[in-house]
Amino acid sequence: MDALVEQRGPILIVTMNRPQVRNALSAEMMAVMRDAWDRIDGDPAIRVAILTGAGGAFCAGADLRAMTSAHPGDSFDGADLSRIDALLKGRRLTKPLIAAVEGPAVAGGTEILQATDIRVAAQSARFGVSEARWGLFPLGGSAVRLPRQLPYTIAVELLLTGRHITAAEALAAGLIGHVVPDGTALDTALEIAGTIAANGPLAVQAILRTVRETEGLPESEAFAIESKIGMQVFTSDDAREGPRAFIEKRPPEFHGR
Ligand SMILES: C[C@H](/C=C/C(=O)SCCNC(=O)CCNC(=O)[C@H](O)C(C)(C)COP(=O)(O)OP(=O)(O)OC[C@H]1O[C@@H](n2cnc3c(N)ncnc32)[C@H](O)[C@@H]1OP(=O)(O)O)[C@H]1CC[C@H]2[C@@H]3CCC4=CC(=O)CC[C@]4(C)[C@H]3CC[C@]12C
Repeated sequence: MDALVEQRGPILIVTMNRPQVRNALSAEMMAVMRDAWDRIDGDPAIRVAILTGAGGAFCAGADLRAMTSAHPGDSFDGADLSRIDALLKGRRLTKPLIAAVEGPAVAGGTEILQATDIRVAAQSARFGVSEARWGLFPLGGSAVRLPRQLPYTIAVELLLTGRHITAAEALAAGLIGHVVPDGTALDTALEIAGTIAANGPLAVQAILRTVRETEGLPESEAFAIESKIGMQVFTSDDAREGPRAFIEKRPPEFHGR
């Protein structure tokens, strides 16, 4: 399979699996990813997701070899590419998504990275939005999202030059949050996922929903949304279980209600 899906308790791991081409995207891979996103959003037992790649790579973007025989541009007639589920463009998960990056995460690889919430990269990882190098356009959303996630001049330089940057440069720019020794990105992502999965699922999902739904809004509009979402969490059984567990000096048992 061009992508693998593995559940470890409350954590779902999605692995892009075409290592022979640095996990360049295929139609099959994107279909498995799209189904995995639906599974994550639909299953209350899944509290956190991780996206990673096989064979010491994250993702090399669109398959340039496939593009030479079947160019996406030939099938754009009437297509609406404002939403591409597989790349989480125009769609965000309701649960936290952690990226565990080893090796290259370039072009479509850096594009889908921008749809993740927490990002762990091995020290040899590389990033970049290479599409312009090949006369293509970063249709995975980077021309919109990257300037919202990075300082303007850094985002635009990466978009226009297509140059690759190291994990250290990506950390300094704020594209990723962690740089770890090669081969340990998934282990670190699993540790972070375990911490989040032990927290109140309603609180975690409400915080994520608030961050997404209030982005770019004036404070007064944003707080109107935030307060409604937040108050729902406070009326839950979990919101009573947490303080009780603290006083009784035991780990909380959250049931998402
Ligand atoms: C717009 C969206 C994204 C577009 C793109 O991503 S364009 C692709 C840009 N990719 C690159 O520039 C990376 C190229 N690769 C490299 O730079 C290097 O390989 C590396 C840095 C990744 C690794 O270097 P390395 O030295 O370790 O390894 P190498 O020796 O170079 O490579 C090893 C081996 O792998 C092969 N390889 C590497 N990368 C690729 C690649 N990208 N493609 C193919 N093969 C690759 C290399 O040749 C070597 O092989 P070997 O045989 O050993 O020589 C688009 C993303 C998805 C699109 C949507 C898809 C679905 C749709 C379908 C439609 O019909 C409508 C449109 C659409 C929605 C479509 C829209 C556009 C996208 C969103």
